[in-house]
Amino acid sequence: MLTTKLTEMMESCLAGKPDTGSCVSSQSENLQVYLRIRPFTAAESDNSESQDCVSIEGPDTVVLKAPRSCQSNRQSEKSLPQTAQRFTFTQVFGPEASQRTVFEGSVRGLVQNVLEGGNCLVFTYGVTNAGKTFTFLGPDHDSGLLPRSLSIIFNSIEGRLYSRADLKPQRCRDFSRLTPDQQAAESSSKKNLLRLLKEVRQKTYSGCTGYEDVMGSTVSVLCSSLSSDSSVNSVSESDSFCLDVNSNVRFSVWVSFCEIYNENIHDLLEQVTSGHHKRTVLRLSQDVKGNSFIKDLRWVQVNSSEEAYRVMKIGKKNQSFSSTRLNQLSSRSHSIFSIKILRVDDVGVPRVLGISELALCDLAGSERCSRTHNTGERLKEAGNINSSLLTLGKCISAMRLNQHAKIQHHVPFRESKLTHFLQFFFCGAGRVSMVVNINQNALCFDETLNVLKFSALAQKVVVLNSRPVVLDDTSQSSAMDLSVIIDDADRRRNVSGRGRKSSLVAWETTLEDVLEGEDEEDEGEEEESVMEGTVLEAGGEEDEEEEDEMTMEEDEKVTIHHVKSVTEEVKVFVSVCEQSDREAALRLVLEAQIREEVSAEFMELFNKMEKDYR
Ligand SMILES: Nc1ncnc2c1ncn2[C@@H]1O[C@H](COP(=O)(O)OP(=O)(O)OP(=O)(O)O)[C@@H](O)[C@H]1O
Repeated sequence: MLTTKLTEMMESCLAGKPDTGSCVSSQSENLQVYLRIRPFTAAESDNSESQDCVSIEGPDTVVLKAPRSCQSNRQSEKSLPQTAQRFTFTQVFGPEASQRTVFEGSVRGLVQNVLEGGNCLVFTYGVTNAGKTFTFLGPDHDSGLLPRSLSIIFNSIEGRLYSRADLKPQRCRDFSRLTPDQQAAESSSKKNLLRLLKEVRQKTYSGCTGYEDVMGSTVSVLCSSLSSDSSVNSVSESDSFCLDVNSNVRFSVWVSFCEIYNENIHDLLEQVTSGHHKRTVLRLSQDVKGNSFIKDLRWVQVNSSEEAYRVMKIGKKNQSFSSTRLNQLSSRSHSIFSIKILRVDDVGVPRVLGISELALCDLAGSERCSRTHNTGERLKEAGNINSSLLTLGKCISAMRLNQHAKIQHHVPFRESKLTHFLQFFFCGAGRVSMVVNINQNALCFDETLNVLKFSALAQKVVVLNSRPVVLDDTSQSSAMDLSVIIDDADRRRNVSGRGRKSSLVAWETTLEDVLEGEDEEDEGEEEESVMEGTVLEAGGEEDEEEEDEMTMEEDEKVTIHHVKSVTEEVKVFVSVCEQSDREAALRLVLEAQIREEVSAEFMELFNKMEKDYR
């Protein structure tokens, strides 16, 4: 049984093929793509040049018509006779659709999936000023997807909240048990964080000096949003899911909030002391199972939707916004709000049965510099935004190609922080949905056409929909017991002079921030929790015990074969890439070596554990 579990763990680790985006499996489903059309603003309605170029043809279809000015240009070019193009989506929400309708049609199902143990990613996509942040967050009086998700989560777990802070999520699908001292520290740091919102509101009342954009002009809209009672959002509905769980099961909810700004990841909940402007740059890491996570990102336990909403507001205050020609309050970064739910069996010593995650990303909008007239810092931001969105497009396109190609093409997930982060979800972490926002104004025709073309392609991408990790609560061999064995083995190897570095794949060694030598890994602390996490997931496969008929030898053959086939694939892949992308090929070879090293380590553990268990 143990052997099978470890084989599965190892195979799963190795199955994360290097950057080929091979995500198709029998448990796969198409990426869900929703379209939301933003209504004209009052100013746009007053503008005589505003003309509608999008019409809805059904619940899932829109037609984009080229405006007259564009048509004449195109006809003279004789290159694009098509003046109307049809696009199909999972669902289309017209300009009159309410926030509630959009939520119910798109994200509600995902929230249910997360409460049942699955992992989901939702991200917004569109050009600047198309309504992404409105959809994602919404104003206080008309909440968007994020506040609604929080509300329904807490409604659903009412009376089942695990409010003790002794179990904290760690890394990707891992957790740690906090000592009383750590719990006290956790609680006081949360108090300090929540106090920040009050301070900002006070500053806001006394002249709105709490937040200034990079250019120095006060962002008044944000101030006015913060000046309202930010602890309350407009979701007053009692919408909830009926959860089919054992009466002992409790839910512990943790949130984090970060942004990718100019290709750097920053924690939006980091408290930067006044006068000290440099924010910490965080890095993406990956554990032995191939799960990526943002190292040192702060996770805060929240006990109500109001509390979570306040944390979200604090993060929003720290996010990079600026006023541009097209949007008075334009997001200059991609923001990621994550909700982790620990399912805890609260009898005796509480046990974590499973960890699920809902990641909500509000992407910055692509923009044409000819329309925004951005210069200086804004132009640099736009360059980074456009380039990461372009990489997203390249990834989607390559993934789509790989679904039919015999030779897998390189998917450049690691060309940008955004796609690097999304890679985990695209390649098997769970369900993925994209909410595309467009502006129906004909002035945006070209940009809208690009967005729709991209969305049509994205919709054809198949993502692996992995099974939720359900840790069987009748498990006989506790995760902690196994963890101790593995940690011991690991420690012994360390003592014998062999480092543990190879168990943690530091993906960002291939990225530029590491080359700049910014922060060093704390490997000793990290390794232990990687191992805990690994075992925790293995514990969930108890029900497959009866199928375990393989001997250790057979298991080893399988894994060795797997290692070889991965290496073979990399070789083929390298030869394909050599002409076009030598740098990427070298990265892959390095990655394959790391994978082999990891598998050798696991093999050693196999042998050791088998002996221990005899
Ligand atoms: N469905 C809607 N109903 C009413 N107003 C909307 C809607 N969608 C967007 N708006 C308004 O349109 C403007 C632009 O929206 P928003 O800031 O959400 O765009 P964005 O796509 O996030 O832009 P950026 O990428 O520059 O951050 C805002 O004033 C917002 O209030």
